[in-house]
Amino acid sequence: MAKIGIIGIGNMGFAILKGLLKTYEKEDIIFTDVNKERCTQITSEMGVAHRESNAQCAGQAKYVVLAVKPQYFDPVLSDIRKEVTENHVIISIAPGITTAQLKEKLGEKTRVVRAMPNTPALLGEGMTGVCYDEKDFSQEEKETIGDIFRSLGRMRIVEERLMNAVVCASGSSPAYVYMFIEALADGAVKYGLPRDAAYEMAAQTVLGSARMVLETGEHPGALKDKVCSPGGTTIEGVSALEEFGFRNAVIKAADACFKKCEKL
Ligand SMILES: NC(=O)C1=CN([C@@H]2O[C@H](COP(=O)(O)OP(=O)(O)OC[C@H]3O[C@@H](n4cnc5c(N)ncnc54)[C@H](OP(=O)(O)O)[C@@H]3O)[C@@H](O)[C@H]2O)C=CC1
Ligand SMILES: O=C(O)[C@@H]1CCC=N1
Repeated sequence: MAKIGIIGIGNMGFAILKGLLKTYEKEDIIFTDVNKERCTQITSEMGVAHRESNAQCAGQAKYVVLAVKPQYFDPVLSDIRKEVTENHVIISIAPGITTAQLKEKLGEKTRVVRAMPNTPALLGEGMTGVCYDEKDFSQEEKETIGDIFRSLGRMRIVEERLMNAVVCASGSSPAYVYMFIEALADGAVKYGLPRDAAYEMAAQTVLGSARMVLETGEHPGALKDKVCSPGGTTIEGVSALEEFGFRNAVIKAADACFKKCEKL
């Protein structure tokens, strides 16, 4: 019996697999996917065994991560329903699908964890928001749930009502950060910097700035002020960003993302 089974080994399922391998042994993990060619390829490259069906994967692991798109949840839940026992911990990473909906489909006694990770989990640099009903789990299980998500990067327990906000903050937002890096690089390429140097400089700047926020504990506004020399270059750029509604554009992205979570 493996410890963790992953159903769906696409973008997020694969990132979780890679992240888990930073902490867990290959033998602790199994996975499955409709695409059997992909399963065989991943097994031969990573040495992690796969199973031929969703039912087998769920039947042979205690912690089962559901990593398929929300529209494929119904068939996957009916595939695994017969295998799921009261000992299982079912982990859903789908936006918008509630614990109550999952329990309704899998049986009221099913123990469910909802999580919203992000793709930097691939490097162990992910951020995951997690919610579950404390009273359903033993201390050991709560520790394992923590270990699973900390092996992907940082994790925070949140109330279920905040899970859609987590999608806005960290689940979807790597896409916006990549767009920002691309735009920063384009701006520098416009003034002659070679493309590879521009990506390196933009990406390292985002990485370093993020670490400044996390590790100094200073307010992002205070850190911004330290870059803006009076009468200098940066405040000119800040002023242009404000003119074009930069911060409001990011907040509007959260509005759109939140609205979509509610519709799923
Ligand atoms: N991508 C991200 O950044 C994040 C995604 N999520 C959530 O993770 C989940 C997966 O997303 P993502 O990895 O991007 O999606 P992908 O489409 O990349 O991966 C899903 C995988 O599941 C496979 N699949 C489809 N149907 C079944 C089935 N019935 N049984 C087994 N496997 C199946 C797909 O195969 P095929 O391609 O052939 O259909 C695919 O390989 C979604 O709920 C998403 O919202 C959460 C946080 C971040
Ligand atoms: O775009 C999506 O629906 C998924 C959920 C969070 C990130 N990707």
